[in-house]
Amino acid sequence: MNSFAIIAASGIGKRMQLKEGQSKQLLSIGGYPVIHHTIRAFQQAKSVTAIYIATKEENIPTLEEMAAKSGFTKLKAVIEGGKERQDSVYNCIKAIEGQMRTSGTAPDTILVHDGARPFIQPEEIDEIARLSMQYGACVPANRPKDTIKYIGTDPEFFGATLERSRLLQVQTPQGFSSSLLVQAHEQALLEGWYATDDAALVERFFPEQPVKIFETGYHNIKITTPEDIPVAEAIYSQITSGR
Ligand SMILES: Nc1ccn([C@@H]2O[C@H](COP(=O)(O)OP(=O)(O)OP(=O)(O)O)[C@@H](O)[C@H]2O)c(=O)n1
Ligand SMILES: C[C@](O)(CO)[C@H](O)COP(=O)(O)O
Repeated sequence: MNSFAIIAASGIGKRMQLKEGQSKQLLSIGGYPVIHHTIRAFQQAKSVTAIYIATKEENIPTLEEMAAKSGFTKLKAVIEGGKERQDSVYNCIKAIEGQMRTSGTAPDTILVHDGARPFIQPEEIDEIARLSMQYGACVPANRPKDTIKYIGTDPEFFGATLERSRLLQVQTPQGFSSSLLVQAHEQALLEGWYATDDAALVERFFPEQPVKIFETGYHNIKITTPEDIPVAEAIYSQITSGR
């Protein structure tokens, strides 16, 4: 299998309440930067042949040095990200298209991942790549533990309660056949339409396309708020104790 990975790592980490000059991707978990864990998982995934990362301009040299030092040989380019996550992913898509034109070949699938999800495992990446090749699209998810309600028309009060047994919390990496992902992003750009994940673009512009569910455990967290750091340390200890 030949999958390319896009890692979106160009956010500002607003909800992490960072100090001036700090970057969420470079915070340390288990002695390594968050993004180091993330890249390592894709480096080790057998299905992945190339990795493209979008990050802030000032972090490009740091990530290039990290890749050289750590033997992340699959890293093909570190690109400047965009205003929104979707823009950062699109910048990587453009780089992949350039590579496709030069080489005359296309990857079977493209996997889009958040740099801030460091605990995805190489075998999970391979399984998502396999399922996205089989079905055209595959998204990892897990079951919410809390009951989820809409906010009401008066935003100070609740609206309806959603049926929890039909809900899933979606994560990344989200895998798509290359042409599907490229077309969905091109269409979104044309319409100026933004969503919080890539699968939502596919759902909107290719509603007939099934998106396969890949149920994961609860380790694939997105490091988002300060409370996630001690949780991430605990998950890291648990994962490494089993190695
Ligand atoms: N313009 C952006 C915004 C986000 N991301 C990336 O998308 C992933 C998911 O975003 P999130 O966890 O929300 O990160 P931030 O956008 O940095 O966080 P916040 O919303 O709190 O600012 C992260 O790996 C983030 O770096 C990106 O590449 N480009
Ligand atoms: C893509 C994502 O991680 C799926 O859960 C999520 O939507 C990213 O949202 P964010 O607001 O950019 O963190």
